[in-house]
Amino acid sequence: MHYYSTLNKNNKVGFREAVIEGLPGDNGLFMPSEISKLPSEFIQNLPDLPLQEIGFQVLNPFVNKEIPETTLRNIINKTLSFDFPLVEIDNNTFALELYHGPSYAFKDVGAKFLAQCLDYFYRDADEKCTILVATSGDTGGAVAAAFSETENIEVIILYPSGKVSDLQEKQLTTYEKNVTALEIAGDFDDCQRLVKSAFLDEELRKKIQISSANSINIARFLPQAIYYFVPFQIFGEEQSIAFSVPSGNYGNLTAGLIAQKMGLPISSFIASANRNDAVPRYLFSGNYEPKPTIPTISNAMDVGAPSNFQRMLDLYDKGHDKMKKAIKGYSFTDEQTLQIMQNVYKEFDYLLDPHGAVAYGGLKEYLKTANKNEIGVLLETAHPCKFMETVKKVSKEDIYPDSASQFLNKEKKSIKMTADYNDFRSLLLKKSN
Ligand SMILES: N[C@@H](CCOP(=O)(O)O)C(=O)O
Repeated sequence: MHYYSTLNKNNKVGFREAVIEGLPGDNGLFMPSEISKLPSEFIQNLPDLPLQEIGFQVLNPFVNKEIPETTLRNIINKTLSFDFPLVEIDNNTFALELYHGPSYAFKDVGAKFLAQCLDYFYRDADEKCTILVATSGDTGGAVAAAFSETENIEVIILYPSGKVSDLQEKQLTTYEKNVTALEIAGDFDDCQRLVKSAFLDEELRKKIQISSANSINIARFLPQAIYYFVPFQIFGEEQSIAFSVPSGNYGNLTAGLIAQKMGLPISSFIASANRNDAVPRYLFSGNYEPKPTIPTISNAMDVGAPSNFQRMLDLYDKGHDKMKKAIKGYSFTDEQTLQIMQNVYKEFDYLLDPHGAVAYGGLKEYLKTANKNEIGVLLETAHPCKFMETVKKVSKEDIYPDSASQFLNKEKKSIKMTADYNDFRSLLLKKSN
C-alpha cells in the first residue's frame, strides 16, 4: 500500500509522507494504490456498529500502520465526536446533516482528522510546518478551528475578498495565535492557484516545510468516506440508496466513490452543482472545459476548476462512459436554488441551506427516473446560519446556535493581498524568518 501521483504512478510515497507533503511536486494529486474491499460480514453488520468503529475500519488500511492502532483509534474518536443525523424530508428523501461540528460544515471531519495526524507526526519535530489552505467559504473555518490548538503548525488561509458570508469570514479571521487569514483580491481559483504555485516552487519548499489542508491532502478527504456509511447503519445494506452531493472541489464526492469501491453498496451518485458546472458539463459531453468562477449564493461551491476531478478520472481510468454511468450531474441557478429552499420550507417545514438546496434539486431530478424502491440522501453540508442573507428570504426563524453568535462579535483580522504569486511568496518567506 502506497500513494502515487495521478500524473506519475512511479512517484510513490507512504501515508506519513503524503500527508506531510500535501501534494506531489509534479502538480498531480496523491491516490492510494489499493482500495481494499471491506469484508461482507462487516457491511452486513453496519446497523450494529458504532460510527467510530466504522471509521477505524475504513481508515486503517489507508494509514497502513504508520500511526499506532491506539493512537489512530483515539484520533478517529475525537474526529467523530459530533452527531450526523439523518432527517426525513419526504417519503423517499433524506438529509444527512453533516454540520453539527465546531464550524457548522462537513469540513470539520477531514480537518479534525488531518490536524491530529499532523500533530502526531510533528510531535517531537524541531521544525515547524506551515499549512496553506484556499477556501471559498467553509474549509477555512473548519481548518482554523481544528488547528487552533496544534503545536508546531502554522496555518495560512487564503480567501476571496467579499465572496464569503459574514459568519464564514469571522470563522476564519478571528483565531489568532497560529492562524493567519489572507484576504485575496480575486476568486477561489486564484486562491487555489497561489497555493498550488507554492507547492510547485522548489526553491520555496527548500526553505519552508509546507502542507495543505484542502481536500487535495489525502488525510483531509479520505475521512469524508466515513459518513456515507451512516444511512446504511440505519437502513441496512439491502436498501438501495443514492447520494446527492453538493459539489465544488469534488473532494466529498470522490470520498463517496472510495466508500463505494470499499464495498458500500451505494446505488448512484448525483453531482449537484451551482452555475460552476464543469463536471456536470463533462458528464454530459465528455469534454472537460473549466471556466472562470461565477459567484453564487452557494458560495462554498464556487470553484471553476475542481481539483479532485483528477482523482475522479483516475478512479475511472479516464473513462468518460464509466464515469457517466456511475454519476449523474445537474446544475442550478441561484433563482432555482432559492425557489427550492422556499418550496421545501413551505411543504415540509425543513430549512435547507443553499448548498443542500442544490443537492435537493439534483436528487429530485435523479429520483424521477430511479427505481421506486430507491431512496435518496442529500448531504446537507453546512448549517443554514452560515448563509443568513439568503436564509432570511425563506424563514424568519432564529436559527443561530449560541456558539455561532460568539464569532460575529469578534474582531476580524486579515491581511489584504493581490492575487500575484510574488506577493504571496514574499509573505511566506517573511513569516518563516
Ligand atoms: N468548498 C471549499 C473549497 C475548497 O474545497 P476543499 O474541500 O478542497 O477544501 C470551501 O468551502 O472552502
